[in-house]
Amino acid sequence: MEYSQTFSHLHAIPFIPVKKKLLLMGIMLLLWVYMLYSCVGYCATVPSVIDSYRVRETESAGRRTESARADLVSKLIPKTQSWVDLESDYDEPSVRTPSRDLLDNEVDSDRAGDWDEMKDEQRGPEASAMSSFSNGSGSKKLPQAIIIGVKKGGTRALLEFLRVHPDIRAVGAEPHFFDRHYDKGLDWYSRFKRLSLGSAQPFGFDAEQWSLLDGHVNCRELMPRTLEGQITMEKTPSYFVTREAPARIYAMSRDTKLIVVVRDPVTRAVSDYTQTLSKKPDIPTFESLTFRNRSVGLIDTSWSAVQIGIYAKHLDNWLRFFPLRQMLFVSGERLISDPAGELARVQDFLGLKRIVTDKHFYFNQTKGFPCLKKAEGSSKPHCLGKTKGRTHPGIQPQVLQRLRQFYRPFNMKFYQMTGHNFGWN
Ligand SMILES: Nc1ncnc2c1ncn2[C@@H]1O[C@H](COP(=O)(O)OS(=O)(=O)O)[C@@H](OP(=O)(O)O)[C@H]1O
Repeated sequence: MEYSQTFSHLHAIPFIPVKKKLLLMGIMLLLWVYMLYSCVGYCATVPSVIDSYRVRETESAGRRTESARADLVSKLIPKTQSWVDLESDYDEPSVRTPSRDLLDNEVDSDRAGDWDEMKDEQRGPEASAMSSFSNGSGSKKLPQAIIIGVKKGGTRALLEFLRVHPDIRAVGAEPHFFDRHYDKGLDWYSRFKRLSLGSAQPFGFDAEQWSLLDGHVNCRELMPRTLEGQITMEKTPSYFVTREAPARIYAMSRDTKLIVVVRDPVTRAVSDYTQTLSKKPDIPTFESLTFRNRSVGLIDTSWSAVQIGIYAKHLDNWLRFFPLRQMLFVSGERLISDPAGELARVQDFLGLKRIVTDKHFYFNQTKGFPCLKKAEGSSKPHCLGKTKGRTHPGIQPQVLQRLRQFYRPFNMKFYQMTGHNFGWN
């Protein structure tokens, strides 16, 4: 009986119709080409002993420098006005304390939204003017400039616009190195990144099979190759609110240029909430999350959507390591109303020729935002994906008004610290 079952099983194979066999072979061939393409040269996941030693040394030296500098800085920097003084109902949350998030990954930027741009990035290296350089020539460098924040400020738009510049090479995905992956070391940061394959499961794989492939197949370089004079960049908006990030970036290079896209903190909070709502429609209302005690108007500063907008407080943390001249604050509002103007400031700050100008933009009526006439590596117009520029839910005006009142002293402080009035009040 057993024998006949096995026998019939063995004989089942030759009876698969020829067409099906060819299809199967075709799929396998495609899969192999895909695996080869993804892995060639990039999947040496074990860095050399020398490399890891060097990285460990750099890190520990960095930590020594960091703590020494942090000590010195805390002695030298005059004590800033206490944050508690600014708003009586502000129960100061420690930056150490994780803020209250509605989703585990709420501090994430909009990954789904960024995916559209990341797909475009894959288009980039082959098709762009930089293509000849990315096929082996040039060298991988750690970023000299980073867009460190803020979440929902307009960071994706800025990076996409900057990537049009021939002297900028930017990684499309958010590496989250200085907040989540720091223990993997600088070598990982500069060389490797496992990209999530997303939810699509081609070739009829089920979720488990697909997740097994993830990481084995889709290794690819994180930092792009750059030529002399080109600037490597990345953006991870959560760095701005990560307590450890300034010291870590300082340890990598004290010369790193830092860019922060800021936006009216009230609109930013609503945008942040809108993003969460799109993923979890069952969350409480914005109004109920805003208050710790609504009857006395006490704002819940432990809610990350509120906390992120206290820019002056986060900036204070960065100024312990970086001088203000090394930071550029981009207005999220002006990035929409005058993208070329903001891009001019950014290019100047990065020491680049002003190549991205108003000629590169057009206002897309349907999208309601400026878009690129030609994206990097493409001749087609390009707007950001559908998760950028979402319609916000209506919020009770008195709640928005209370939030404005809450943020006012922090905004004033922020204007004073940056020497720039963003006009949010
Ligand atoms: N040109 C253009 N096109 C589309 N959207 C634009 C653009 N410029 C700025 N913005 C604003 O960017 C907001 C999203 O910010 P981020 O890219 O920083 O979000 S994220 O933190 O990476 O998820 C996004 O916020 P929402 O409008 O709330 O969706 C936009 O207002």
